[in-house]
Amino acid sequence: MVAGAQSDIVQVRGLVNRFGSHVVHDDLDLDIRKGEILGVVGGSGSGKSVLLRSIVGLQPPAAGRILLFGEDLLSLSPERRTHIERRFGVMFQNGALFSSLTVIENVAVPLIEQLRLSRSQAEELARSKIGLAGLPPDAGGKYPSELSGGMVKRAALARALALDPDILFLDEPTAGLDPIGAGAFDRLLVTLRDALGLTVFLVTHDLDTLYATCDRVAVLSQKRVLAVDALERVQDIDDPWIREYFHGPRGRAANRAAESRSAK
Ligand SMILES: Nc1ncnc2c1ncn2[C@@H]1O[C@H](COP(=O)(O)OP(=O)(O)OP(=O)(O)O)[C@@H](O)[C@H]1O
Repeated sequence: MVAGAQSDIVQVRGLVNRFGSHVVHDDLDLDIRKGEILGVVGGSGSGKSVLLRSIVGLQPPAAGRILLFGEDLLSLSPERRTHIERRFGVMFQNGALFSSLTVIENVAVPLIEQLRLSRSQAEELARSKIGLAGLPPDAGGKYPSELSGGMVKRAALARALALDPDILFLDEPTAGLDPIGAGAFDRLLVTLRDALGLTVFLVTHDLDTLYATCDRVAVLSQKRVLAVDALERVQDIDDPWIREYFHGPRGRAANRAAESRSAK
């Protein structure tokens, strides 16, 4: 039996991931609470994306157990697994949109494949998701190559929202965006969480995003979760990586920006 609170949507226990002799995670534990935005940070190569991939069932672990909505994806029948997969949306680092499909067609894919909607029904629903993700209606008819970086992120978000998920997994959603675009994305994320009651697992390097959006932050270091807590407590932990990340010049600037936002 895996211990964890009722409100935990995801429970990771004793996770081990390795590639050949390279151990990425060793006995890693983590819970994701219902309704929270959980930021996941850590040095390059610390295993943030591999953790995301493990939780959504794309990376079978060498050992350990992962429960999503109380169920272990890897031990489910294909039908039950599909049922659980419909309850989460994933946005990968590069957006992973189909380049030969328009934005509407991209967002409609999961609706046609998973819900067996007709093309016209799926495209109608896709239009509402595109609006939800903050894209103008005319963006729906465009191909990914015709969009700005920020619009590609929003299109990928619209697709991740297509099936009305309970939890969103986002891998560096603001990477490559200018600060204004990144700030707008952060605000959109908080609005969506508040409006839709989403839970969000957010891998990021972006300190401004952490300060603007996250309820808790998990720090990946030394192959496990070194700390998971509210940002103000995590940043005070006495650890070399945490010191450098949160209290280096960029960390101090992001902290000052967050303080001036909350003072307004
Ligand atoms: N399919 C794979 N085969 C072999 N090694 C892999 C594979 N996927 C990831 N790794 C290795 O696992 C480690 C963790 O990778 P991961 O992408 O999770 O890091 P990360 O913390 O997300 O890094 P970054 O912040 O740079 O994106 C890295 O050393 C990476 O090279």
